[in-house]
Amino acid sequence: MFNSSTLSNKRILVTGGGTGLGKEISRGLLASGAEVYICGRRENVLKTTCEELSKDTGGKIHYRICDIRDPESIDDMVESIFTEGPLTGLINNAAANFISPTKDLSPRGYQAIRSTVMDGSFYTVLAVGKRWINLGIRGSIVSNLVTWVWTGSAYVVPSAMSKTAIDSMTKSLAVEWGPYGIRLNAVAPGPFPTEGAWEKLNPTGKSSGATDSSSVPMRRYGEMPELANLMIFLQADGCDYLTGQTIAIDGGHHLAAPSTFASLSDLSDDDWGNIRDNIKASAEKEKSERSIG
Ligand SMILES: CCCCCCC/C=C/C(=O)SCCNC(=O)CCNC(=O)[C@H](O)C(C)(C)COP(=O)(O)OP(=O)(O)OC[C@H]1O[C@@H](n2cnc3c(N)ncnc32)[C@H](O)[C@@H]1OP(=O)(O)O
Ligand SMILES: NC(=O)C1=CN([C@@H]2O[C@H](COP(=O)(O)OP(=O)(O)OC[C@H]3O[C@@H](n4cnc5c(N)ncnc54)[C@H](OP(=O)(O)O)[C@@H]3O)[C@@H](O)[C@H]2O)C=CC1
Repeated sequence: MFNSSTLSNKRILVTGGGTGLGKEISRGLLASGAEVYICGRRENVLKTTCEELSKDTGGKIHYRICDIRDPESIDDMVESIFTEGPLTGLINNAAANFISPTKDLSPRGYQAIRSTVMDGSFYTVLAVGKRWINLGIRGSIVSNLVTWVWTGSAYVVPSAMSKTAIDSMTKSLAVEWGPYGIRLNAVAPGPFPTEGAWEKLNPTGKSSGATDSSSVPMRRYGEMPELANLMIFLQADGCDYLTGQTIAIDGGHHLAAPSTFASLSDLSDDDWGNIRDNIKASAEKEKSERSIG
């Protein structure tokens, strides 16, 4: 769809670019000629991804260790990137999530999701946006949301709430920062299986509710290049008049329902106990690899 110079002269930060969708979006940006920065909390994961993507695409990719729940960590990261040259784009992709009955969430459980998805995305937008405004530079911000911004979803309430807040930020700042030439858009993917998301949202491997492809009208999961193509388009100069939009890329899933976790209402407390143990094991494995946070 795009050629190797569609994004030449673009320098784009992809938060959470070491794994999953962020990694595949970065692959697409690199193949289209952009220079890419990725960030996350696990240095080994980031380093391995940089090596793999640089070998596969021949593009320029760098990493930064950063906990996006910490505004200082973000500001240090963005300052160090701008010292090497200003960014032209930001993809807000890092997130945290797990399925749980809302009645069982502790304040810390809620905060773990909100502080990453809502606060982390906002702090990153602010750190990049204020530098663009000060330098008089145009830029494109794209946030990776989910179709729950329109439908909500049972059993992932902190995620649905936080993504919806970023949807609102997208519309609001598109207006406030439009005069500076800064565009804000978002994408709302349906199910694109990744290890990180499926261990937290499909921990029994039974693919019910939102992770079930049989209820998608296109009868399949999304494929990574499809999402990467949309991100490349939104970062390209050719769509300079497109701002304040959240674009679904879900094979029609949310229009057909159920693209939510409503069907999990039949699970017993024992089922939820097993689910929580599986999610905890996944989170502990990732935590033991962290260099920060
Ligand atoms: C229609 C489309 C279908 C698919 C849609 C997909 C949409 C969105 C998907 C995603 O966003 S997937 C992203 C998945 N990746 C990640 O989550 C990576 C980052 N994850 C993490 O950092 C951890 O998993 C974390 C638990 C979210 C946070 O870790 P942190 O180290 O900060 O916290 P902990 O100290 O481990 O725990 C904090 C707090 O949270 C409680 N908790 C943890 N797991 C559960 C659980 N399964 N159920 C209930 N509560 C949980 C934990 O007990 C702690 O609270 P306290 O006990 O201390 O009160
Ligand atoms: N997979 C899917 O079907 C869908 C995914 N999405 C969205 O796509 C995005 C990527 O999800 P996916 O690739 O599936 O999941 P992953 O778990 O693979 O990606 C999450 C990334 O975020 C990073 N991250 C998490 N917390 C922090 C933090 N505090 N500071 C810095 N980085 C952090 C993680 O790195 P580390 O742990 O090293 O910090 C990881 O690289 C998310 O926004 C998700 O909501 C939306 C709809 C569907």
